[in-house]
Amino acid sequence: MASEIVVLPGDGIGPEVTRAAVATLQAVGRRYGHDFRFQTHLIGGAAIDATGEPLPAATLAACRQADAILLGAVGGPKWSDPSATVRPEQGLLALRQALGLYANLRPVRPHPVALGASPVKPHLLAGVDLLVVRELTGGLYFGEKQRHADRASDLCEYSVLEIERVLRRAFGFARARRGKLVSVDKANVLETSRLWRETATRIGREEYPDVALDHQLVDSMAMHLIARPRDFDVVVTENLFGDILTDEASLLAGSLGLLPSASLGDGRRGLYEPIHGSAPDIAGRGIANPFATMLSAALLLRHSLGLEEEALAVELAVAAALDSGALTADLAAPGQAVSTQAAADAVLERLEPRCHVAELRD
Ligand SMILES: NC(=O)c1ccc[n+]([C@@H]2O[C@H](COP(=O)([O-])OP(=O)(O)OC[C@H]3O[C@@H](n4cnc5c(N)ncnc54)[C@H](O)[C@@H]3O)[C@@H](O)[C@H]2O)c1
Ligand SMILES: CC(C)[C@H](C(=O)O)[C@@H](O)C(=O)O
Ligand SMILES: [Mg+2]
Repeated sequence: MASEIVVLPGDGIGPEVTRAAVATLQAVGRRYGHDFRFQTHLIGGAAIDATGEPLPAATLAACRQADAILLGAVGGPKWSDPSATVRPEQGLLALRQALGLYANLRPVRPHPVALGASPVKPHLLAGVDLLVVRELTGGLYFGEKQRHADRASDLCEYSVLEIERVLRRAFGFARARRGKLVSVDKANVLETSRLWRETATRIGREEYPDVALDHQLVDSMAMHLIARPRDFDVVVTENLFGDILTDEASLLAGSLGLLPSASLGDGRRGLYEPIHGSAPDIAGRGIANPFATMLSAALLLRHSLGLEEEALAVELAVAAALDSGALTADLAAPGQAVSTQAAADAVLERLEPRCHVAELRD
């Protein structure tokens, strides 16, 4: 049976890295005999330019019908004027919310290349393998917003139900991994965090007594993540804290260009995107690292299509490409960098010999 995949390239480096990820899925389809069908739609700044809206109705309708969605990135200086009433990022937030994608998985498993590229000391990085589960459809991002001439506010609100469902996902992953969960909050200050902590404690005690649960305040967590990253297995936290901690965690991997994500709800349909943004500073130059998006395609194969062997094949091919020294400018030594296309080709060749991005374009 065919799998319908909606592709949302978006803005900045989005189209460059998405092209590599689509090529990855096409190579997997050919190697393993799967019928993957792709439909490309507008989102973000590109959608605002074309239709006036960051998430056109046609895009949302296509996403609702799809088995999975692959996204590049949205946003950029062109649409970032503080007085703008419509923003590219609203399209992404609306999509996550409309599809009920409340659990955002952000795995961090540094490849040996990180030992050279990361500012973190190599002996701290060996054996790091953590999964951040970020709540994605609540908190400050989605609370009521008010703007007056001399003040502004964003409401941070969480219901017990919203906390419970993402915590159950995180506990489930912890149980299947090394049995350790750290719940990150700011319970010394925020009421939402006190509710979060109480709920985590109750669910842990009643439903997951076999998982070792710890609580950590977000400010000290920002330090522990870098100082002792090996100690963490699964980390669960609210929307904004998860956003910030995972960009920080990219330092463990050596580059923001290496971290993928999967956004999941209760069904199988998911949204897959790198954790990085549209990188306006390097967009259009063919130098972006495509691996975070190619690894997001691996998560798509695993979580939405149930193709574990194929997902692993992509992950191994990316690791082998890194081993071979196919490093873009964010990872390479000066003068040694390869282009986005060459890095992507180094993966594709390992998935399907003699296969290149340029050949897969159509
Ligand atoms: N999911 C998304 O669509 C998403 C995520 C984050 C930021 N954004 C948007 O992106 C725009 C730019 O944001 P920003 O500059 O703060 O963050 P960013 O993630 O776009 O870039 C931060 C830094 O990392 C580098 N970088 C990012 N991805 C890279 C890659 N694949 N290869 C090599 N280098 C890479 C960039 O060049 C830049 O120096 C903003 O409009 C923001 O809202 C979108
Ligand atoms: C673009 C922005 C809305 C988004 C977020 O904050 O969720 C991004 O930073 C991310 O990490 O996916
Ligand atoms: Mg972010």
